[in-house]
Amino acid sequence: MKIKFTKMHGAGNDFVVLDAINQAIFLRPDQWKLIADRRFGVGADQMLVVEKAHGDGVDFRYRIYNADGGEVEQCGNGARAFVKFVTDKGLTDKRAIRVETMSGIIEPRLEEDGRITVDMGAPILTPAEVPFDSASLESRTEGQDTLWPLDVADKTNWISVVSMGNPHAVQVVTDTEAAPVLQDGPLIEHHPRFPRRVNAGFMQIVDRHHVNLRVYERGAGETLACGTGACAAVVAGIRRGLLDSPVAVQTHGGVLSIAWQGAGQPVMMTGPAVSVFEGEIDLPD
Ligand SMILES: N[C@@H](CCC[C@H](N)C(=O)O)C(=O)O
Repeated sequence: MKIKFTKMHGAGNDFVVLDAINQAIFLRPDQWKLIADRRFGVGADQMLVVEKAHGDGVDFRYRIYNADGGEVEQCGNGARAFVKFVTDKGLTDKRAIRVETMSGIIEPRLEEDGRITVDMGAPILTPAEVPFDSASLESRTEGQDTLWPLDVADKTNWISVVSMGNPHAVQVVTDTEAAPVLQDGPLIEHHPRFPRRVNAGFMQIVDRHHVNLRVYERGAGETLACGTGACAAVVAGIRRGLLDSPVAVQTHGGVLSIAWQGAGQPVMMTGPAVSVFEGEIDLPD
């Protein structure tokens, strides 16, 4: 079965993007994993599938699969790649687009300078809705935020839990380059307190408008950037009283600009999206 694709990235978080409006896309988890495989497939952190909208008042639906083959709720960098894809392919001439995702509607907008701003919606901060099992844990308050003790590798990490449609555990570290991202990341991702697993963020505060961030992503490992991770980290930093909006988030793959005006308000993310090449992959049936 041959499938046409576009290889894209957003700040180095890379994607295989598939047009499911003009070709039939019904793949099994093992086929998604093969596409994501960097040796036997194309290679990607996530696969993005562009579909016709199902509901009224929306322009498209877009689905997200992690490199491990699992479908997930949200992807910030992917949302920007999605906008560039539908624009470049002539699937829309709108600059502001309403898109259905598994976790609700997001509203990306193509800016004059080619960057894309996405209204990612309001963060979810109730532990059970993240979901995070906080039963019998003693939390600590910092600013407006609640920090939870998470025991990982014989240490207690104090984390903020935030959902941007997908779950995030954010901790503040003194130096992202020295942080145990590859050691603790998988342990946090699979920690039993997170019933749907979690994306693990490690944030260094540079000043009130700048942070460094590394994210060990659920189902993909450490990526060069994570858009929802950047949103979750800035929300946590503002709630903790450490940051003021807007915040420039320096990742290994580039800078994302995140703005948030506080409780109940949407998180706005601005950043790049790049097309790298087009191709066709022959998948085993
Ligand atoms: N890279 C993404 C997030 C992709 C999904 C994530 N790994 C999850 O499982 O929730 C982003 O830019 O937000």
